[in-house]
Amino acid sequence: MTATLHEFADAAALAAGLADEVAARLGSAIQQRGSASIAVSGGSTPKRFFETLSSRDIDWSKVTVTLVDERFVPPDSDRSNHLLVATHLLKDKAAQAAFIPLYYDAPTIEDAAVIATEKTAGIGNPFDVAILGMGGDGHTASFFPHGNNLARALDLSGPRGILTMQAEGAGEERLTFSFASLADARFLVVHIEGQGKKDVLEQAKAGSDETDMPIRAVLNRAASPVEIYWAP
Ligand SMILES: O=C(O)[C@H](O)[C@@H](O)[C@H](O)[C@H](O)COP(=O)(O)O
Repeated sequence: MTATLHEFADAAALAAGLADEVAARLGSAIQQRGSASIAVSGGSTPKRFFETLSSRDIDWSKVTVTLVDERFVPPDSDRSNHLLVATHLLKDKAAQAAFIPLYYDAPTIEDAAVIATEKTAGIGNPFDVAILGMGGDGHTASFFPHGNNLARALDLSGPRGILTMQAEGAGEERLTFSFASLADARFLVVHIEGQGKKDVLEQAKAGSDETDMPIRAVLNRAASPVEIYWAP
């Protein structure tokens, strides 16, 4: 698929540029279909974008927010993506949005994945917006290099929904939407900052082994055009 690079002068311009486009996409989804859905990533990069987006003037009461992936930790953990989104996005005007978590206090992470799949089944068919991050190891969502469930997670013929993932680079166990759930988002974004991440992306483009660099699945096989939002 095609990947388009949108380059910004600095982190503030990147956050504003991406927030403008995402707000426009959500607004037009509401206009056309009466509601909008967005799946966002955790990590350090999205904070400024979340803060900027939270004050954008759209009908947030018609927007459902969920996570591309989550750590198997409760929402009061400082490792929780739910906490990150609650703190930086679900406030100001965006406090009106609905939020569907991926973490559930279930006996096993597999049980939590089943619950998360049920809870999110009504949205994201396809998502109006999916914002992916990328790690320095070429992971995206919780598609980690050599992850125990990577082949299933990247199988585009597999079902929509949430899978579990364990990997050396992941820290705690993870819950992640499958690639099939994200690859056809109407607006599919890879949101990255810094020359180091741009170099990782170039490295990913130069090869084809998805087990080593799962971001390659997004670059090469996503059904939707991939929009790369980047600033140095
Ligand atoms: O951390 C998470 O929740 C996501 O699983 C992960 O895919 C993230 O988007 C990248 O690791 C980038 O993280 P940084 O923005 O911190 O570099």
